Amino acid sequence: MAQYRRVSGSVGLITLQNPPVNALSASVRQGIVDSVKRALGDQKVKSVVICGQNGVFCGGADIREFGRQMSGPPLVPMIHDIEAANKPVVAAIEGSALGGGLELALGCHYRISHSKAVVYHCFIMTMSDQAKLGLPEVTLGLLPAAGGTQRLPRLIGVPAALNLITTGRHVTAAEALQLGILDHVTEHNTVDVAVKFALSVTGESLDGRRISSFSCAPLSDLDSLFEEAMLKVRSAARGAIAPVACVQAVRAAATLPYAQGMEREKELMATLFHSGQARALQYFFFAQRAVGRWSTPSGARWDTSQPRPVRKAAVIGLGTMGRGITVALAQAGLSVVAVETHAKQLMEATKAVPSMLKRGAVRGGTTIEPDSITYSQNLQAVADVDLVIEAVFEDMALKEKVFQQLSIICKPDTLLCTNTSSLDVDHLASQTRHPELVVGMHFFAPAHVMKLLEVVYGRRSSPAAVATAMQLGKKMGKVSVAVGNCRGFAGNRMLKRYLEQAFFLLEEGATPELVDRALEEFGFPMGVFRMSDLSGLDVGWRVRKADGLADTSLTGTSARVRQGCRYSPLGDLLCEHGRFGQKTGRGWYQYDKPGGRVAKSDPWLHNFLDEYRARHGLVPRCIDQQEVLERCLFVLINEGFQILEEGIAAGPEDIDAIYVFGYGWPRHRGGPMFYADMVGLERVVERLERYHQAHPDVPYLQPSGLLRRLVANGSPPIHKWRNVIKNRNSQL
Ligand SMILES: CC/C=C\CC(=O)SCCNC(=O)CCNC(=O)[C@H](O)C(C)(C)COP(=O)(O)OP(=O)(O)OC[C@H]1O[C@@H](n2cnc3c(N)ncnc32)[C@H](O)[C@@H]1OP(=O)(O)O
Repeated sequence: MAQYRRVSGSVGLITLQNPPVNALSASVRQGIVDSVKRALGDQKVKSVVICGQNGVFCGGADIREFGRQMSGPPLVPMIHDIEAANKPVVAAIEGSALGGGLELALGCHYRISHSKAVVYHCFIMTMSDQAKLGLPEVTLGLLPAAGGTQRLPRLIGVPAALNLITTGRHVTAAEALQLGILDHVTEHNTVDVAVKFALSVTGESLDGRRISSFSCAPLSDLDSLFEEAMLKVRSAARGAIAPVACVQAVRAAATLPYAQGMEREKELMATLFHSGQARALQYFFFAQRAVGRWSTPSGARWDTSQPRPVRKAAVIGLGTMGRGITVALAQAGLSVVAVETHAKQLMEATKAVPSMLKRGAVRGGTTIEPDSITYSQNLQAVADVDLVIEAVFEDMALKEKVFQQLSIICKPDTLLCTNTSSLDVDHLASQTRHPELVVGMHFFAPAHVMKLLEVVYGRRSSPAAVATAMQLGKKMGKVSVAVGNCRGFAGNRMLKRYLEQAFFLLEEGATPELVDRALEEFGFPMGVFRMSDLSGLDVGWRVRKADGLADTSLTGTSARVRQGCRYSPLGDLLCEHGRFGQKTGRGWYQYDKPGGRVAKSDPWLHNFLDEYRARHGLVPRCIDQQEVLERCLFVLINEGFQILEEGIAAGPEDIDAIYVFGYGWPRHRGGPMFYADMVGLERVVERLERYHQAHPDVPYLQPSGLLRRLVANGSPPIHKWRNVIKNRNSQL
């Protein structure tokens, strides 16, 4: 709803009231319509201010209303009536003005916002306490269809509007002022300043204040500007349709009168509004927030577990991961002790880390003080830290030793975290005096850039330990997802199945190019083979060797079988040929030099595959893209259901967040579990069963028990899966 009152004698003050972000729900829209009517009809009122309760102007349309039958007054005529008012209307923007919230402000005649000067946060200078403005609809699979695509280009010009609308990025009040979105910023109380301002413009002509009457600033080569914009969004969008529609809508603003532009905006929105992509992106908006409300099977929860304060942290091992983690901790404002026992590696890190910090500061528009990091070759340097993240080589014996030493050196209440990507967190905990203070913090490379953090709780991890790791992740700007301890945790465990299928497809007749094309057209930034070349084939090989799997001396049928299941030694054989991927200039593809980035098809690899198939009596067959997608994705999804069944992840949102933020799953497809829901669970079961019949030596193709139960329960929508997971006999 909206509250209306008269202040300072002649200003009608309308306050949006819908906590926490004053989203424009039906009752808020009705409240605005009624309040505007009242203000315009009251002769004592000479001007109007619109603001939001609790320091937030408006977070936009109420996203929860999108999937439902819309009721209440629509936004477009509501904003039109505000713009057409004959009394000045001022938007007082505190907190956020996003989506429909900014569109509402663009309908007002003036916009004033809050911006506080520079703040020093530990050693990083930030502009804080500023309002954030933006049109993020594209991130929800939509476009700003309450006049945003038509008013913003008229106000700030086509190039700047295209940038904001196609990326959905939020800008600070300072940038918004520079762009011309705001008329004024203040360090004082925004509403008070807006009321004073409203009094000062009482009676002034509003002719030059209605944005819909503006023309877009003329540009010399409009066609090439839009062609370029279209090329850019198409290459970045990886199949997402909303960015393309956004460009088309802004083009309408640049080429058509306002009323026709609004018609075009409406038409384009109609194509997006009920699309699967919009559903996926809106689901994902809430999924990201759901992962913050974590819980563990032992009953620890986000709202009852108290995190410990962490001011000083240590990183052990300054290889690629350790350096990235050091940077991420320093960027979060922590004091960091970075330990590396190898002198050469330490020396390299003391040069690399400051330059990574510097690059990050340039990107983020902040300044840095690298003195917050101290380097040491001696583990004793961690004696007084609150938390340690071990990032040494992925070798259990080495990690055991490090944990034993840490347990002796550190304060008794220091949290000990491991950055292992798959090893047993419980086993590491058992090496310490306080196993309840041990958790996994699984970062993804590059650790200072990638958004995902898997927080792995062990059998004995205390609620406070999990809460502390989750909160630290958040402080580092990560999406922290709590998962249970098992081989590979959630992400890598699912990935293993996906990789296996990709190898099997090569054995059966596919090429890396075919598999990668199918996955890239689906929306992954890189197919599985291009990705393996980038991350290095030797990483998995080392793990397989440690597990006793990578034995290429085996011949006959046993060469392709391990522990009674089908196994492909292709990756192992490539490594034996010294083909580790980009780093060696050869992998599944060839590169112009070691470290080269451009993957080229490699005739050697195709010959190698032919010979391999001939040696094993495999007759290559024609494999299409659909089979590639079904085999690779459905087996990964099936493992996801198994993970849910075992309680390793608490809900499908956790798995989806892991895959979107850590593994490049296209966000406009919502994540693997949402994708399964979209495809239809029955179909997933049917295809898995069919592939399992064809490949009975691949047990993971058998639909998981939970997947079958969901189908038996009538394939409920994804938001009801937790009920079935909780209750094994659920009929919902
Ligand atoms: C005709 C179509 C016209 C217009 C289309 C639109 O306007 S689409 C909506 C565009 N707006 C957005 O995309 C903004 C979405 N919200 C945010 O980015 C952030 O929530 C915000 C406003 C920056 C605040 O961030 P903060 O970190 O402070 O809070 P949090 O994100 O955790 O949100 C708090 C709870 O509010 C819920 N919520 C936020 N925005 C909306 C919204 N627009 N509609 C409905 N609900 C919203 C959010 O889910 C959180 O709920 P919770 O139950 O606590 O998880």
